Amino acid sequence: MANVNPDLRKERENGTFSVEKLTNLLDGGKHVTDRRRHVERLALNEFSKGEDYNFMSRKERYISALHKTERALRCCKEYGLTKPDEVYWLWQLAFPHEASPIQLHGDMFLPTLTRQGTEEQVNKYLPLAEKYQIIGTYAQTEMGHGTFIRGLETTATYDPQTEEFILHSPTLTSLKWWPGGLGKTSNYAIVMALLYTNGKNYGMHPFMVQLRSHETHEPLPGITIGDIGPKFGFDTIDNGFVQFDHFRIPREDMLMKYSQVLKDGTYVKSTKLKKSSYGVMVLVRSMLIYYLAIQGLAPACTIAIRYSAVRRQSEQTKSQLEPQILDYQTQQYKLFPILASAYAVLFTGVKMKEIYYEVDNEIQQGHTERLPELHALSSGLKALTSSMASWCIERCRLACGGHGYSAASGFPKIYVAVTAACTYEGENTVMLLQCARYLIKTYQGASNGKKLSGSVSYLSDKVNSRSTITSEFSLKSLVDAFKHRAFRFQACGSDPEDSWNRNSVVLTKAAEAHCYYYMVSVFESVVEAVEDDAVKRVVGQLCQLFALFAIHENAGDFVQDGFISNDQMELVKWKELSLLSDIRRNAVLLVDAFDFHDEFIGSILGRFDGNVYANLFEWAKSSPLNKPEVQESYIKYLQPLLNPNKSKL
Ligand SMILES: CCCCCCC/C=C/C(=O)SCCNC(=O)CCNC(=O)[C@H](O)C(C)(C)COP(=O)(O)OP(=O)(O)OC[C@H]1O[C@@H](n2cnc3c(N)ncnc32)[C@H](O)[C@@H]1OP(=O)(O)O
Ligand SMILES: Cc1cc2nc3c(=O)[nH]c(=O)nc-3n(C[C@H](O)[C@H](O)[C@H](O)COP(=O)(O)OP(=O)(O)OC[C@H]3O[C@@H](n4cnc5c(N)ncnc54)[C@H](O)[C@@H]3O)c2cc1C
Repeated sequence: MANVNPDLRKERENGTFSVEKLTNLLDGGKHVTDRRRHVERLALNEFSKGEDYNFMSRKERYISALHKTERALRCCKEYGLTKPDEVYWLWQLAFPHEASPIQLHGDMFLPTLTRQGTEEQVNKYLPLAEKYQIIGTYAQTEMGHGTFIRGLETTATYDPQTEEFILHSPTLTSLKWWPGGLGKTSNYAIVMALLYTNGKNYGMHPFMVQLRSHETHEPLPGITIGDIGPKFGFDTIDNGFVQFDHFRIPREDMLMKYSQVLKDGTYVKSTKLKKSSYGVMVLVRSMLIYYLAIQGLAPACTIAIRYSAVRRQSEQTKSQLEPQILDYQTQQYKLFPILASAYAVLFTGVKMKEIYYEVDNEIQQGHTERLPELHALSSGLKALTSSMASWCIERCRLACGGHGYSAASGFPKIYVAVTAACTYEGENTVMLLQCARYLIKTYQGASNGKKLSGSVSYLSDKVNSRSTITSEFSLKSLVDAFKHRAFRFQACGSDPEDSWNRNSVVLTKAAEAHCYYYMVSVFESVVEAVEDDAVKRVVGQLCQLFALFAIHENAGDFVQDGFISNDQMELVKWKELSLLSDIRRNAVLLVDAFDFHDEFIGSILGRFDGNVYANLFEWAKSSPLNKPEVQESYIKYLQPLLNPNKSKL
């Protein structure tokens, strides 16, 4: 590429491995890379130009997102993009770190319809939804409850006289509040409501509800609906509220795959699938982990590492050129563990998607044995990786000094999009406790001799009492360290019934320890499977750094019972720092391997060509506040103070 910043060019000439081979590994094969690049070229033709998001109002961002939605849907149709990955590649360039107003339609509305609806209901609604004649959202959370699903208040009371359900919001706190796209965009919603029939409450069930007229898009009578107002981020999507006032829907619109209400009001439960109505949340949590890597950790460290290669600051040696800030050990300590985390979360996200589809397939065949483990693992990993991503993005911003605080850095947009994942789809603390609940029960089973499999098999294994870590720092010895820590935490767990709350801080750490062990195990297995020696070596270094950074940051967990000795901990600290200089040579190439387009990253600091300053100046000059040269408001409000005799405009 012509006109690349010389420092960045030198970085790219000095690497030790093939970036293309690593990109192929991250994609899952060369054929995938080729296909992704093809789809991205199509997307860039359509979406690379347009008004700068940073200079738009919230309302302009929403309107622009509606327009982009229509164009993205048309592109997918025009180019025959139907596979989920291909649609995702186009949409992430159409909506870089933005949610489309119809995000929930694909992410939750359709999956709930297809997994909770009967064949008849799917046949009725799916064709309309696939043609976007129905645009739906998933309305579960209320103003008063989001976490505690059994505390939700919206009611659906069956009327056998008319064979209808009466949807009602009995209190202010029962208003559905937060669902994405509910405010202005969706004309349908799957509403989670308490089912009452024959005077009995059967708990939370899903209902297909039309909200707005097909002809006018006006709310239907009995429905008060709107946008909940500006948020921390998510400007492009109208998270909304809806209030039902004795709103009637046909009996047939209760999604009845797993339970039914007959015409006479008899309730029938036709499945042993526990929490069947909670299923779509497991799906989104499982998909989120990969999203957090690709939309959060990876772009953030790409920005910070590329910028750190072109930013020269201060003086290391008298009368020498100011050094690249990437040469400071402190800068490497800030950024390289984050780079390692980006790879760790990406590999874990790929694995989590695989496991989800395996278990989902089994459930469709009626085998639900693995659902509790999937629920626990997806809950714990969603919590750990979304917290990790939030922390890492902020650390990347801080590593870029003043320009990191500019919207031109790209960090504000990435951060507010990603940090929401700590809350939605299950608030992180609650998700860790769900994971811990499963682990404690499983550990108790293992203690009674039950043989375990999958991600919890270690709880019935024999674990080493002393670490085998040497100066070689074999990946197996690192995995073993995290296995030991996770085991120890489960062993000190409590009986969920009588001391749950008093132990819940420890239980959240037990869940995190379990998930860390899982992530290091996945990372190690990926490294072992890499064929190219040069790629294997550099990805192996990242795996070592990911593990050693976590061991050093949580040293107490590993030395407390003598598992890692003081001498071994000194070795850990030494190796962690020496890995920083090993990785320094390849740092820029390791972020190049994510193969992001500048249009996706949306950062002047993270441009592929590294030409930051000239583009930063042009960007600043394009700010609307710089036109006209003298703002009318200045003349109106301040000039009289400075020139009392000068007449106002
Ligand atoms: C890619 C970008 C996407 C951006 C879009 C973002 C859109 C966001 C959408 C949303 O946020 S939708 C709303 C999400 N809301 C939640 O996640 C609510 C979180 N709360 C819960 O899930 C539940 O309240 C709870 C915390 C799990 C507790 O539920 P409940 O009180 O009913 O259960 P308990 O009595 O405590 O028993 C737990 C029992 O149930 C099992 N279980 C719980 N959840 C599931 C599940 N999803 N699937 C399967 N099984 C589940 C759990 O394992 C326990 O089993 P046992 O221990 O009793 O055997
Ligand atoms: C950007 C965004 C998009 C969203 N989209 C949707 C959507 O499309 N559809 C939808 O239905 N919902 C949506 N939500 C709502 C989201 O699912 C809820 O906000 C989330 O489940 C958290 O519930 P809450 O708000 O009630 O938080 P709370 O549970 O009130 O959390 C507040 C605090 O209480 C603590 N707490 C709560 N329960 C416990 C417990 N048992 N033990 C220990 N601590 C506890 C939490 O840890 C937290 O610190 C969205 C939210 C956001 C931010």
